[in-house]
Amino acid sequence: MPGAALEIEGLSVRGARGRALLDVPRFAVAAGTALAVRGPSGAGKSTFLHALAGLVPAAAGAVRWDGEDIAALPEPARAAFRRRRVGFVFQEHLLFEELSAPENAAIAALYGPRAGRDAVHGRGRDRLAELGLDPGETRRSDTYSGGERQRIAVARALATDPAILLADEPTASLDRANADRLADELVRLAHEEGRTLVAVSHDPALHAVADRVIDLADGRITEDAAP
Ligand SMILES: Nc1ncnc2c1ncn2[C@@H]1O[C@H](COP(=O)(O)OP(=O)(O)OP(=O)(O)O)[C@@H](O)[C@H]1O
Repeated sequence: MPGAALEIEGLSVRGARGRALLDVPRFAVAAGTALAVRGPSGAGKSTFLHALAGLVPAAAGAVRWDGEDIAALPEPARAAFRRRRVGFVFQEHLLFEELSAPENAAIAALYGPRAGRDAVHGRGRDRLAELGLDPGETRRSDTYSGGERQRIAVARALATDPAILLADEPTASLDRANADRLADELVRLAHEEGRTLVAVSHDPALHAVADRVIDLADGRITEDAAP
């Protein structure tokens, strides 16, 4: 199982003029959990996700993935951690529109170590097929539908075989049927493949299939429960 366990302790993230953006005294998630994060606009959901990926510096505290405190690492090491262990899915798929689906799915091969490139291409193609897309297609990604593009983005996130999947409103740009399908697929990746999923989402369909849902308000966790 590739999943990673998360443990947060005394985490504080601050913005301009020292404003508190996130304050999480203690929080833990077991490897292979599908966690949904919800809360009103400005509650700190994206900041929370970014802190989990080491994309924002912590003013204090620890963010440990399998015991490794990424908040204590210098940026190059955090970037290496992200490349090695984290897959991202965004609200807007953020594909390179002029590239084909398999090229987008394997984009990590451009940045990762040379030795792993063939594996990234192979996994990208396999994931596209698994998600119902033809891995032999050469047409531009902007010719795909919104639902298909989001599936290409999921294939891209999985091509590096990440232990951790971070998603920011992954279903928000999709119609109901595609949103339901994607929510099920993301949770399946946690349950069947053991990846740890943290999905910021206001989609009740995603909350319903997650193992756990937390509420954020003013940068703090206010509720933490099974759905
Ligand atoms: N670097 C920063 N400096 C100062 N303030 C920031 C910074 N980054 C975010 N903020 C503020 O922190 C608060 C939380 O932002 P965040 O994007 O995490 O909220 P969110 O819950 O994801 O909101 P939304 O649902 O609208 O995307 C907001 O008020 C935002 O303006």
